Amino acid sequence: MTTSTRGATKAPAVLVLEDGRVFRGRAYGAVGETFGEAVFSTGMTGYQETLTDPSYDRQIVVATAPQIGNTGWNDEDDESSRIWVSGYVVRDPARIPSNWRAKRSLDDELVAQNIVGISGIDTRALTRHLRERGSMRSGIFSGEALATDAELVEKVQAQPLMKGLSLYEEVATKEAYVVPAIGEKKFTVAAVDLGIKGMTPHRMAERGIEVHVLPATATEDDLYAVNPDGVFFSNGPGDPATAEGPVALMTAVLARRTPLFGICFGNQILGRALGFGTYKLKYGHRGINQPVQDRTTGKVEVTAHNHGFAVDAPLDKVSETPFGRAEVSHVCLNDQVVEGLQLLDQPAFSVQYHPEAAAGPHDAAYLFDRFVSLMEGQRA
Ligand SMILES: NC(=O)CC[C@H](N)C(=O)O
Repeated sequence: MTTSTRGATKAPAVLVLEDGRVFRGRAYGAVGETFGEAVFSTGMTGYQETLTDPSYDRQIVVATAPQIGNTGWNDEDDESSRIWVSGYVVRDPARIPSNWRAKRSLDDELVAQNIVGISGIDTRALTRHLRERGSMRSGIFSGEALATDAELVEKVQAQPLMKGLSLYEEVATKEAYVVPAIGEKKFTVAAVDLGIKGMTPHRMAERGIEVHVLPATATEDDLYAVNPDGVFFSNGPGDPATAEGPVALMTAVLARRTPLFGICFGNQILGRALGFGTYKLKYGHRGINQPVQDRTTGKVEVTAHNHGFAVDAPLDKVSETPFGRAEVSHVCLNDQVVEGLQLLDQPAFSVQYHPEAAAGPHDAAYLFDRFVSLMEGQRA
């Protein structure tokens, strides 16, 4: 395994925010320029899963954990075929990674995938700034991309806002593929890929589900051609308010009363299919330590999150929707944001967070069992 260049020897770099705030550090990963929405993630572990999560497309991720890269990069933990974050911001990168699974350093992997990053900045001050002012457009510049602060701020301000961006088609698979059930096959699920993480079909496969992952542009006929016991809508990047195609497809699935499960973007799509709105959170939820209450059992679980938008549904009452009664099943205890929806008159539910927990605590794994129960119920 090669060790990375020591951070201190790398080129000067700057992180520039759209409101004019500038942080100076050193290049980390590739040298050059990149743009994205600056967001912070509070996960102490799991940077490999974070960086390869397609839901982070067009975002510059700030790690609040001060030391990043200690366990290097391995060949097993990727959540997709590549790194999707547009940039990475760390305080103190590992100089010599050490882990029995590591094949190379994080720095080397960022270089290999041409991901521009920055290290050596005060990530605590940056996170407090984003918490107070909200997530915002940003850019990282090093090498020949460096210019005056005013010029760089202007470049950042010329970038598109995350609100209104449609990104799921950019990250989703173009070809359908099958993830076989592990052990005896019990169910078939059609999974609509809006930016799916690899661990999600794996969690289903562990429960005897054969998962047919279909492109985001799949039609109702494509879904039902696999003769599914259930339909799944995945996580994904961008603004759910733009996702007309997936909302129409989910509406068709609801009309057929097929057991349905959605995660994250999939939860927002269910919200919209039921007639609720979605809105942008000030700075979102990203990390693996978010407390969520399952209101159907009263239990609190510690969960993995990555969302910047949320569903606007009433917490205190059952809503009448075109598909019968619906209620908010899960809520975040930090800020009372809607974290799950369930229908009361047909087998459909979703959560805003990540029961596949890659990386993250496993408290929410029961949700995959709930999906299995819905499919069993439909067969009985
Ligand atoms: N992980 C996800 O699916 C994220 C959903 C959506 N892009 C959001 O930011 O809220």
